[in-house]
Order: sequence, then C-alpha cells, then structure tokens
Amino acid sequence: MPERLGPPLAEPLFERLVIVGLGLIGSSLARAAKRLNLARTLVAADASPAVRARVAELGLADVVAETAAEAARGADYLILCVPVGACGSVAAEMGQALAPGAIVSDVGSVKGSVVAQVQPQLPAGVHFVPAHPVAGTEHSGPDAGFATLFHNRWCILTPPEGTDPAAVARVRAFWEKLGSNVETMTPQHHDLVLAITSHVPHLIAYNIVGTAADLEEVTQSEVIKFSAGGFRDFTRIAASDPTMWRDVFLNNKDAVLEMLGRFNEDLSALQRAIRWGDGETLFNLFTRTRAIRRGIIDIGQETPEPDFGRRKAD
Ligand SMILES: NC(=O)c1ccc[n+]([C@@H]2O[C@H](COP(=O)([O-])OP(=O)(O)OC[C@H]3O[C@@H](n4cnc5c(N)ncnc54)[C@H](O)[C@@H]3O)[C@@H](O)[C@H]2O)c1
Ligand SMILES: O=C(O)C(=O)C[C@]1(C(=O)O)C=C[C@@H](O)C=C1
Repeated sequence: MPERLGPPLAEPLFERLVIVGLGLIGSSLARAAKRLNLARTLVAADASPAVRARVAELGLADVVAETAAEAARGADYLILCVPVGACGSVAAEMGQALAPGAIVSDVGSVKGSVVAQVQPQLPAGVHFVPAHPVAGTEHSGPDAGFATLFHNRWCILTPPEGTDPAAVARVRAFWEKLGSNVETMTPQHHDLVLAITSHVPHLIAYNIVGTAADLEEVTQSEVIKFSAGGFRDFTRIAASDPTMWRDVFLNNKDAVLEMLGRFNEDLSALQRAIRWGDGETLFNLFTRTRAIRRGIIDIGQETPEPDFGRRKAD
C-alpha cells in the first residue's frame, strides 16, 4: 500500500480522541490519527482483553482503558468502531460519562439503526455525527488495520436533522485529513444505496461460496483448485467478518429485502434469456456493466489489475 498521507499537523484537531473497538477500522483510525497528529491524547477501549493487550503491545494509543465509560471521560471526540449491533449498548454504557460539547461519531456500515440506537443514549449537549467510511477489507482485528485505508475513499456523513453544523464540520475535517472524500446524506438514503453497493454483494458472495461448498457432484478440493478466476474474488468477500455482517443484515433488513427483490427479478430475466437463447439481452447487459466497471477505474476508486493494459490490448 503506497504511503500517501500528508504531513502531521502542527496543532491537533482534537484534545482527547477516544476510539471504542480497535479492530480493522478502529486500529486503522488510530494508526492514521497518530501518524497525522490529529489528537493530543488518543484513548482506546475494547471489550476484548486480548485486543486491549495487543493494542498496548502495538503502541496504537496513549491510553488503553478497560471500559468505554472510563475512556469517555473528558473526550472531545469519540468514535464507535464496534459491530453495528453493539452501538446501542456501548452508547448506554458511556453516554453519561460524556460532557456537553463532546462529539460522538461511528463508522457503522448501517446508519438508520445506529442513529436509533445511539442518539437516545446521549445526554443533552453531546453532538452525534454518524459516519461510514466506504473502505475496508475482509480482515478483522487490530493487526489488520493500516493508516492509509481511508485514503481516496468515500466517507459518508449522515447527521440527523438539527445537528450542530460546527460539529459536522469538525468530523468532516477529520476525515478529510485521513484523505477521504466526504459526502453527506440522510441515514435512510445511505442504507438504500449501501444495500445495493455493499450489503447485497456480500450476501451473494456468502451464498455462492456456500452453494459451491454444498455441491455433491463437485468436490471441495475441486472448488479450491479451480477458483483462480471470478470465484476467487467471491471467496475473498465471503471471508469477511461473520459478526459484522450478521449485524449489517439484521440492522438494514428493509433496504436489503427491497434490493434483493429487484435482484431476484433481474436474475430471473437473465435465466429466461439463457433458456430462450436470447443473446442480445445478455450482450447488452454485459456491455453496460463493463462500462460501469471502467468508470470506477477512471475515477481512481479502484487500482487497475497489473495486467489490465495487456487485457485491453488483447
Ligand atoms: N470491515 C470493513 O470492511 C468495514 C468497513 C467500513 C465500516 N465497517 C464498520 O466498522 C465497524 C467495525 O468493523 P471492523 O471491521 O473494524 O470489525 P473488527 O471485528 O475488526 O473490530 C471490532 C472490534 O470491536 C470490539 N467490540 C465488539 N463489541 C464491543 C463492545 N460492546 N464494546 C467494546 N468493544 C467491542 C471487538 O472486540 C473488536 O476488537 C462495524 O460497525 C462495521 O460495520 C467495517
Ligand atoms: O473491500 C472490502 O472487502 C469491503 O467489503 C469493503 C466494504 C464494501 O462493501 O465496499 C465493506 C463494508 C463497509 O461498510 C464498507 C466497505
């Protein structure tokens, strides 16, 4: 991963940054915040004693707290980096330890449910600015993180109506320092968009790998041996964290079911085209989807494969 972060700030953006949950995303934030001097003091909290010990060993934070409540005391910026199903209980645990003026944010892959869980737990005067970095990998835990994870990636903010604009601006500045492009939308719109661009694709990957594993005519070793192409990409996605993804589907139920309904209709149309030898339908769709992939590469959201140029010339 090339180093593309800017120089450290002369004056940190925050006095006491607290990160709760030091897995892939939390530890990436901690690494980037330390490298860029975004906080005078960086405090880490995690429910897992093994993770806390590893965070201390790696030197990812100035202070490693036993509990979220202990960590939250004196925070001016606290980011929840736990599975979306755990956000409400962590907010309940630490909410009363926060002083007015503090900013609470998160990184959850679902926004409507996180807003509903967290906001009621925060005392008056504490600002909640939900965020979702659209960046990640199939790995988890504190060793999986890296400082450049958010560089040139989108980060979506979904501030509830009436959120203090100054708090939103500070959260935006934080993500921009990490190299992210920041966009704002409602939690509901976020959940609909991410259902089709992230959640349903993960479900398809989990399902296709599961289907292949259950086949009787094709052995498990054949699946592994011949998964050099498209299937291999599905296995990467299907290796993603089970707790995180269980929580995503349970917390974005309506949008995922809506998108799955459309997906199933379109899949049936393709099935029909194959059955009736309708090559034109197949060709037209594949032409449209190829243009979408090339558009993603053109805006620099994806690194081209090393042999992309050769394939194009073929
Ligand atoms: N992995 C991705 O690609 C990705 C990308 C963007 C956003 N997210 C979101 O980021 C969040 C974290 O995901 P991750 O991939 O870093 O997961 P992870 O499994 O790597 O880390 C989660 C950490 O949270 C800790 N934790 C769990 N429950 C807790 C609790 N009640 N109190 C304190 N700590 C607790 C775990 O011990 C673990 O260290 C999730 O909400 C996920 O939806 C993930
Ligand atoms: O690249 C991957 O491994 C990811 O799954 C990252 C990904 C995504 O679907 O794009 C996964 C979940 C997040 O909420 C954001 C990013």
